[in-house]
Amino acid sequence: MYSCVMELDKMDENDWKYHGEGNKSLVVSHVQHARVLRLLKYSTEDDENSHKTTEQAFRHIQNIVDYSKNVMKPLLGDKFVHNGEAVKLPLDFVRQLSLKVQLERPESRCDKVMDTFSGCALCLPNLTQLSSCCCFGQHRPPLCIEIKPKCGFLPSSRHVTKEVKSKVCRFCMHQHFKLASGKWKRLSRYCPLDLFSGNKQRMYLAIKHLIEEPQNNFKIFKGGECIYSCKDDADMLQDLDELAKHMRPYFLPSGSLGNGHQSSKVVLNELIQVLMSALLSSWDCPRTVEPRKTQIPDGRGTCEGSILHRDLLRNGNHCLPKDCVLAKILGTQMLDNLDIEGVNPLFRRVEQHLQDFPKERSRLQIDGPYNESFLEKMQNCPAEDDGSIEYAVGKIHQYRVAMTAKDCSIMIAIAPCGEDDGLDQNLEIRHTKTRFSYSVSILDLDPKPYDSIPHQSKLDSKILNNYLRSTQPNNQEVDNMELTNPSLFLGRDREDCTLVFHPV
Ligand SMILES: O=P(O)(O)O[C@@H]1[C@@H](OP(=O)(O)O)[C@H](OP(=O)(O)O)[C@H](O)[C@H](OP(=O)(O)O)[C@H]1OP(=O)(O)O
Ligand SMILES: Nc1ncnc2c1ncn2[C@@H]1O[C@H](COP(=O)(O)OP(=O)(O)OP(=O)(O)O)[C@@H](O)[C@H]1O
Repeated sequence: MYSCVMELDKMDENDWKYHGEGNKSLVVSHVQHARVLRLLKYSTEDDENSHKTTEQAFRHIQNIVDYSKNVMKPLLGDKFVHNGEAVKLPLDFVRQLSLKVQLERPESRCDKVMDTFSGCALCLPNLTQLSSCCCFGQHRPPLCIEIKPKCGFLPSSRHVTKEVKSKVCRFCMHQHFKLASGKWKRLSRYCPLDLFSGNKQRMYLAIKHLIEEPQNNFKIFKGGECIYSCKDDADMLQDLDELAKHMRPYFLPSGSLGNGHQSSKVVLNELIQVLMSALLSSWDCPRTVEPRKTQIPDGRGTCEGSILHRDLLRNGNHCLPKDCVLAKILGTQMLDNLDIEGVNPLFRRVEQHLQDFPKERSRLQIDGPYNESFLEKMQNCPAEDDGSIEYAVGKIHQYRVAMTAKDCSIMIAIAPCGEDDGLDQNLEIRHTKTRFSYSVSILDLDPKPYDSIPHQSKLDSKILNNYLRSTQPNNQEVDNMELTNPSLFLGRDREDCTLVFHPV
């Protein structure tokens, strides 16, 4: 599908530019067409991957496509998921591309190198762009906001051994571990439970906290170029006035409030309101029908690590419109209902079984194929542990799918449009006087490897132990949070927010 658009035999590295990267892949975007190529990366010490043949690498990427298409799409919804296509590229092109992008790569990601041996890649639509039919008549480049929301609920599994895990969410605890290990220099005040709460005040503050300290959870693109993200130099605070300058023509086109700090607040407030509308919109429901709601069970939707005022947390109604992107992601994350502490013993059961019956690995689809039968195994897993291998494997499949949903990102592309643009009603946000067309997508839906479960278990203990140590009374780290993370555009600390909500 995409390959014909690209003419694979005429690939030229000058048609592509560096777009971004994560831990496992590097992405380049086409300078004219709304396409990206996602190339795999591997650690230079990782012998196994550097020696992958073209066929193995192609199979690996095809597995990602199959998993997105046959497993994640049915769970998250057709509208949000673009599975893309595995392609084989000329090796010369890939080598030239690798040299071209090297200078643009952030130092913190250079512990891995791009795969220049296999020539395989994943071709996807460029989700920072809106499809041309949605941009008709608008004169400004589209904006795209990327949010990596992480896990939005507290575990309630009876396997959880430490009480704190049912009070403080994994993201908030992990922040302390990341600070201690030097990954970040400041704690983020973002709490995923606030974003997923469906309560507009809590969601507003969650997004505000993402803007203040984006880490790897928040980016903004304008016309496909990343204009706002965490800098490699983590000492620097984000320049919110600079961000507001970019946003002003979209949200305050008349410029009535001038360019001061006050107007920056107004502009960023508008941006947050539009993002909330996109995150809460129910795509499958006709506008006239009151959408059904997704309710987070009591006690699983508020985190004691969140800095929000207790009253706000207590009174926040925990409801998400049923088919909105957040409800879809949260529902999939909640397939993990045993927690890693419940999954780890099942992993050992499966390992023992595979030692005794190695040929079972394929029947149980431990490493795929990710087809309908994989989805069925996951969905038809017995509700109670009957001691069977089917139960253990079904639970592990569910856990891995939930892990993917806990690590995915949401892309919200928006562009102002005129009254006469004749848009599909579902793709429109009316905010104050401006009308925006928008699209919402979910990316990074790769399968998480079966054999990463022991690692997950160790990491869970490390995060927990570090959190308990660092939050003991008189501990310096708690004080550091206050010093290193001033609130930048509302009040400080436990926030009492007075917001004006516009009807949307
Ligand atoms: O384990 P977590 O929660 O730290 O998530 C990892 C992410 O770290 P984060 O905490 O979001 O900064 C991590 O992101 P960064 O490299 O830190 O940007 C990856 O997304 C990693 O996934 P994978 O192993 O590359 O498939 C993620 O690992 P998985 O656990 O999802 O496999
Ligand atoms: N289809 C796309 N369109 C536009 N940008 C994209 C697309 N896919 C990825 N990107 C950009 O490239 C970045 C890296 O991609 P991705 O998150 O898939 O990498 P990863 O290595 O799998 O990440 P992780 O660290 O979470 O494992 C994303 O954060 C996003 O900004």
